[in-house]
Amino acid sequence: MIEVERLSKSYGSTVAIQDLTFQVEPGEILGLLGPNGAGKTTTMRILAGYLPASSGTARVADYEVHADSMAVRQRIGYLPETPPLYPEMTVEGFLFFVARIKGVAAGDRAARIAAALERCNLTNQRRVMIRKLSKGFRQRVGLAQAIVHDPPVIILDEPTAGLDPRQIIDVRNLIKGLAGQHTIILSTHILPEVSMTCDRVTIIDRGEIVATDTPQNLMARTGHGYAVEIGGDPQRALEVLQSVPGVTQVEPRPMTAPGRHTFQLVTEGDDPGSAIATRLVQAGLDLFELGRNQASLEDVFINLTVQEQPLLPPEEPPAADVDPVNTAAQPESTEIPEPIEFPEPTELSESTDSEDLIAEEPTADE
Ligand SMILES: Nc1ncnc2c1ncn2[C@@H]1O[C@H](COP(=O)(O)OP(=O)(O)OP(=O)(O)O)[C@@H](O)[C@H]1O
Repeated sequence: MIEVERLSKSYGSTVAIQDLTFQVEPGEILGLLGPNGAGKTTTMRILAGYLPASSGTARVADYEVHADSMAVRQRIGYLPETPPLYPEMTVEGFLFFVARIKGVAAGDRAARIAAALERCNLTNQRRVMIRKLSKGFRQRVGLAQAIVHDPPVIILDEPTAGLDPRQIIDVRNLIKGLAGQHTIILSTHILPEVSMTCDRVTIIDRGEIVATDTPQNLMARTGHGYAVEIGGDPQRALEVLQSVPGVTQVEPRPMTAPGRHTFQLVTEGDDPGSAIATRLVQAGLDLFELGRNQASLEDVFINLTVQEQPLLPPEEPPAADVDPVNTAAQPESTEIPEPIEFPEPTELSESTDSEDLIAEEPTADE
């Protein structure tokens, strides 16, 4: 459903992504995981058709994102990190507006909006003005606008950023509920996010892919082992453990209780857990505990990504035309203008009190 091949993008002399190649299968949720500045947003904006790549290709639903950008935009729902919302509209009014500009047929709009409201648990808030909603609810409105035209592909940039733990759970559940009927790619730098939400993870660091796999396989790949507690002769236990194929290291640990000896084992290849238990028992040793120590996704991430840059500024200042932090001063000459979908998106503000300014009420117009 999404095919990315040797995709690269540079901003002036800053290489944001380099030679990215990955695929997302229909109905799958792929997590793009990476530290700040890894190139996640750049990748997503290219996929969403809002930014041209410097080289390489990206196809969404069989359309090339740059050459067929209108066809691609009709087939994707894009939630940028800051959703473009109109605070003075009601939730429902805003969704009618979005449905209309996304080309949902007039006769289908009411049903599509009702479905999006339902899906995002917003039905009770449909007549509330967006500016009165909490951040979590606004994020749901952002998701609702991304799915209102029922796109096969959904692209979500840091969908849980800035939410409180309760809201994070709600949004995660919502995303999981969308999988299957939609193909989803989401970016995050939050590790639990990918293990809880995604089928597969692509880890990007400094613009390059360092690993792609299921969260489980990634954890298994980064080395694993066992902790074992044994009663009996510790020297004999050590010899038996060292003889098990796949056990590469055995480290005695302090005794946990009189007569009980613990060992930490490092293993490789096929899981030797069952062989460890069998050999110990066959040797007449008492096996009190055998537990797997698996690397956490955090270990994987730290192993795979390059360590943070030193906090001191570089001796050479960056070239005048490229600011390494995203600022308006940065060169954007090759960037496609922001979509016409949301003319003059307004930052959400809590201060306005013009409650009567409901920009659009849902109508069965056109
Ligand atoms: N418009 C721009 N002009 C110049 N450099 C940019 C621009 N946008 C991004 N960059 C640079 O490209 C690199 C990748 O940035 P990008 O925003 O894609 O990363 P990210 O993984 O989304 O980071 P974050 O998690 O902080 O949002 C960074 O070095 C960033 O400073």
